[in-house]
Amino acid sequence: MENVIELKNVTKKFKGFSVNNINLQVKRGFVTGFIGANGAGKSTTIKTMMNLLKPDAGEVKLFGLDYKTHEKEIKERIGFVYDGNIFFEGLNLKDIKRIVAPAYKHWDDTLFDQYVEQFELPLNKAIKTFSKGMQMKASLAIALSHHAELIIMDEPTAGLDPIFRRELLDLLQELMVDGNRTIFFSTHITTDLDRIADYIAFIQKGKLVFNQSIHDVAENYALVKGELNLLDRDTEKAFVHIHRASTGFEALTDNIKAVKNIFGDTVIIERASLEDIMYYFKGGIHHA
Ligand SMILES: Nc1ncnc2c1ncn2[C@@H]1O[C@H](COP(=O)(O)OP(=O)(O)OP(=O)(O)O)[C@@H](O)[C@H]1O
Repeated sequence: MENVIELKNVTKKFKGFSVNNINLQVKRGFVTGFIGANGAGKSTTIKTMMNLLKPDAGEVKLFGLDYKTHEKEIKERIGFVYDGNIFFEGLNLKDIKRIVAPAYKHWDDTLFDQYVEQFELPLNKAIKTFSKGMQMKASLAIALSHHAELIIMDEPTAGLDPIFRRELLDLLQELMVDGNRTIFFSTHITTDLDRIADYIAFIQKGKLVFNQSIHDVAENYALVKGELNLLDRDTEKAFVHIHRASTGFEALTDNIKAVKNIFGDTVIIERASLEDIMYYFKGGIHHA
């Protein structure tokens, strides 16, 4: 399977924070959701994918190509959407189209007009008068209008009302039908991912915790509930992190088989949501 995005040992250091040794492969034809707490390094990682930040170490390849030699070709094949206005604020969408369209070989005016209408965007109003959601829609309309093979989005659903969010997810699903397109996007709204993601990449404190199919995540992680007296130094090893309360414990495991072997039916095992997984990992990794 071809990797559309490939990060190899990518490191980017800021004062007080670094994205560390990221190895991430994104396969063609799938939707990958990129999750992680505030400040985990999602935007930083995405910026290295877009060549907006140069890594201090490691290698970034898009479509198997290097930015050093193929920047224009790579950018041509990507639709990039992010939170924040990339366009000169005084311009309206008509002006922006005039500027942006010639930069793309596969720019499609009809498609652009169609999205502008679908997203109910005014063509003649300055972008600075747009609401946050409208700016996101404008950014999306442009990103989708040049037949990009890869769509990279940094929190595209942030600032969108629930109805448009749903419509956007439907639209993204439609875009995936041809099987050749790839979507990689970060989000805090993990329930969006249940609807459309095939893979989940999870970053914490600048380190990639996993990049797994949503099916594997469900198979590998579970919430376990039981009485406190079941816990000891050995049995605790089956868990990523444990929360104790006077009424019992609740813990996340990444080894369901071990939990079944150790505890049998003395514990309750439940499906862990992505939120559960993020929450427990934040508590620190118990058996690391
Ligand atoms: N240009 C920069 N200079 C210094 N520090 C930076 C710079 N860009 C990002 N950081 C720091 O890197 C850390 C990670 O930021 P990043 O925006 O990648 O996180 P994120 O996962 O996208 O967070 P959020 O979900 O809040 O958007 C933060 O602590 C941030 O302050």
